[in-house]
Amino acid sequence: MLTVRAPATSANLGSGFDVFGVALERPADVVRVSKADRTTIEVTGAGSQFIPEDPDKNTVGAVAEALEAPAHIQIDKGVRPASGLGSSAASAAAAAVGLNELYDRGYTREELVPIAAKGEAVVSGDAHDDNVAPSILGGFTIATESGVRQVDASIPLVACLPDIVVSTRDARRVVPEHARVDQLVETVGNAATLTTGMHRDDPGLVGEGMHDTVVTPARAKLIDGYESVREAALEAGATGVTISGAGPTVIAACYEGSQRAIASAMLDTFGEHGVDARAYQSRIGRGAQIF
Ligand SMILES: Nc1ncnc2c1ncn2[C@@H]1O[C@H](COP(=O)(O)OP(=O)(O)OP(=O)(O)O)[C@@H](O)[C@H]1O
Ligand SMILES: N[C@@H](CCO)C(=O)O
Repeated sequence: MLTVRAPATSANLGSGFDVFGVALERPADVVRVSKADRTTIEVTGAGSQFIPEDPDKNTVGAVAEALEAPAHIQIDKGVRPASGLGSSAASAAAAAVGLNELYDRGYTREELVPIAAKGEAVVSGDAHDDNVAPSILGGFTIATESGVRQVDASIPLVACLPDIVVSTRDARRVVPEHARVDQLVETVGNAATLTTGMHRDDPGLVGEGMHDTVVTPARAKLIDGYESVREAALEAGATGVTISGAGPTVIAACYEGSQRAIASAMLDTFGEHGVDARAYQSRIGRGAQIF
């Protein structure tokens, strides 16, 4: 048997829709894999009652099939599903890393990214790499058609998860089909600023580059209190605030030492809107680890 811990991730970061992602230090899924004649799945932990154990419907089933690695797979969910924190991707990433090792398949971490993304296709209809890439590789990742680039970074973050469910499928339906050229120019500038910030480990540049006027405003309507929570986090010292992945988690970048005040401001503001929430004081962290 082999145990793998794969972290939650935050995709998009505002200006990098379907491209950018970061690994968070916490929360994480813990997945145990042991060889078997056919794949069986057991799920416990956060939101497990909403997660299918049928290998055709769980992200880890598709990964086991792609690696031709049948196994008994126990998933202990630390990342709640439909959170915007890459819940389904964390399980897929852990399974890809664990089964590759268990069956000695010899794939590199980079090669495991598209394999884990096959699991994502099971739940969202599309094989997105932007959550599985950081969960496998750690750090900040840029996932494009030509592959994945990774940058080690250690920016402090606060991820505030409200007690609201937003499915990725629903959140993709509200994404605008068109953007104006001035919005394209602004997005390119912001994405470049954010990428420079990651290379320099500069929370100011990262926060500035998280600004987005195309996808985020459309999705904000699905999250009660989003605008007030964003303003409260900025007043408490956040350098940038946006929706994590497809939401409803709201993610803030900041300088070291201000996570606590930002977490408290975000929780209080969701509370004022009658929404329970929990906050993870985190930072950009490492990818899946085998124990
Ligand atoms: N191993 C798994 N872990 C979590 N959810 C899974 C898993 N396998 C299948 N699912 C299903 O995936 C769906 C949740 O995926 P969804 O993409 O909406 O949210 P998410 O994984 O939190 O990611 P995102 O960051 O994209 O919002 C649920 O319907 C859930 O039942
Ligand atoms: N980039 C994806 C992440 C969720 O899978 C989205 O925002 O829809």
